[in-house]
Amino acid sequence: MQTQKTTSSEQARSALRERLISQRNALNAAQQQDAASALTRQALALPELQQARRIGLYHSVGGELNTAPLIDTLLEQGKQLALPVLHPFNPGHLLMLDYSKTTPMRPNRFAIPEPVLSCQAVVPLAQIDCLLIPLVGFDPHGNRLGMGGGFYDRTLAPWLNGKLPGLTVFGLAHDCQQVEQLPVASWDVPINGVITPGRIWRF
Ligand SMILES: Nc1nc2c(c(=O)[nH]1)N(C=O)[C@@H](CNc1ccc(C(=O)N[C@@H](CCC(=O)O)C(=O)O)cc1)CN2
Ligand SMILES: Nc1ncnc2c1ncn2[C@@H]1O[C@H](COP(=O)(O)OP(=O)(O)OP(=O)(O)O)[C@@H](O)[C@H]1O
Repeated sequence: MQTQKTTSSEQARSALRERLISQRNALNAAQQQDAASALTRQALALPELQQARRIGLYHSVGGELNTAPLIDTLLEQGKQLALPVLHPFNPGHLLMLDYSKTTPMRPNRFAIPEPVLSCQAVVPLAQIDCLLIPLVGFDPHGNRLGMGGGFYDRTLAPWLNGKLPGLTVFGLAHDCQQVEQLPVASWDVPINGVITPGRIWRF
């Protein structure tokens, strides 16, 4: 339902979100598999990822690029990984938790698998060298459109304010998720780059 506060920019963002989600949902299984292999190759060639000791990633769902092959390969390389959970006390924020092949997982309220909460497993963002985040759309200026929950925008607000100087943030996306220009909101966090199956974008 639209409220009086809904602006034309928000309407444009939600229309675009809908179109881009349908576009990636239309990819067939073979296209998805090729995309995931190509994305893994591109990501492993990224110097920021090669040099990272600890990497933040996410469990993909639906038409999102499948992150499982990349997660498996990085674990085989001995990288320390962390995955997000919906923050238990800080609504709208994400908390990063240590992840290994034996970490128990459970679906969150969006049906996205996340590590079962454990205080010892919490990894502060300041300990993450490279964070790879999901997106629904991106443009060549480094703007990102997400699922609309504002989770990454809120979680990365300290990074935007210069409080996490050691962190590099890349989005992961299908090539078809690139648009000419996204409508930008004041809280949007511009990212360092986007890795697609076809190429690496740097902004
Ligand atoms: N794989 C993955 N994990 C992620 C994200 C993501 O985009 N991808 N998120 C990125 O921030 C956060 C979750 N954000 C989300 C925001 C909105 C909806 C959503 O609206 N989903 C359903 C409605 C479900 C409901 O409201 O119960 C929908 O699409 O209609 C889902 C996830 C954290 N984890
Ligand atoms: N730093 C922030 N502080 C408070 N509210 C925020 C912040 N960032 C985003 N929001 C709120 O979150 C809502 C969703 O934002 P937006 O549409 O940009 O999400 P998104 O980037 O698509 O989603 P996500 O980051 O979860 O993938 C907005 O209505 C906005 O008011």
